[in-house]
Amino acid sequence: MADVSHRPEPLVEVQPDAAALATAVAGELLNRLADAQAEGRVPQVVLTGGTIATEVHRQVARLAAGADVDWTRVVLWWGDERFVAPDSEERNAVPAVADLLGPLGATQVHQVPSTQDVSDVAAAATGYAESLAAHGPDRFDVVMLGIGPDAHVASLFPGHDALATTGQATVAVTDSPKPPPERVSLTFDTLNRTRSVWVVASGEGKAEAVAAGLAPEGTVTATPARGVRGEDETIWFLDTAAASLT
Ligand SMILES: O=C1O[C@H](COP(=O)(O)O)[C@@H](O)[C@H](O)[C@H]1O
Repeated sequence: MADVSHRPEPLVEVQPDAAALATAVAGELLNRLADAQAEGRVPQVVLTGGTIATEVHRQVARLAAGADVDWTRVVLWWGDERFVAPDSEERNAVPAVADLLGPLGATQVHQVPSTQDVSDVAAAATGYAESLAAHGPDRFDVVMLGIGPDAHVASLFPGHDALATTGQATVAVTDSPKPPPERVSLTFDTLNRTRSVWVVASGEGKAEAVAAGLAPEGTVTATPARGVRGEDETIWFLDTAAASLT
């Protein structure tokens, strides 16, 4: 199980509402990408799915014109993906490509294999691990994560066997408690290979999960979000409603 307690404690930034939250996270991401490129690096970022992530992606696309980011020199990954058809609305990549990556002309986008590419979810997980081995970094610049009301991150759910997966980059999930049941997730080992972890949460429905994630005591088994921290920083970007129980 991931023990990241030795890494820097999470910082918390609270915005008044979901719109302000999405704009703040988008602006910060653009700054980080521009700074990394100015240092001569090709930043590698892990994107997430979910409601607030979709809004963040829209805001990145809106603000991108004013930012000095070359999107052909940004490498993008997903923290998790649902094993469904490539054009399914359930797929995390579908809105991200439509709202963000297509309009911006990102070319280095590594998607998890879909049901059209491989025969089963285990093969999708293996394929994504191979892509990471071939094109992934020693450590990511930013791993962005949504959080579920049960405090899951990526597709690592409370009490699930996948939490304990070590020694491999990805894990196939066949019985996700949240539909669809078949998913591919990065493991804690991979999610924690990063300078920065950003957990983004909006709304009252996330308040208990956020409080459990940030509480002084707790377990990764019950609260998977406790198992991810960046080497340099972990920031929980919240709106007032999500932060209401902290
Ligand atoms: O299933 C998933 O859920 C989380 C959170 O989604 P939300 O809609 O409640 O914000 C998401 O971060 C993850 O990538 C996704 O596969």
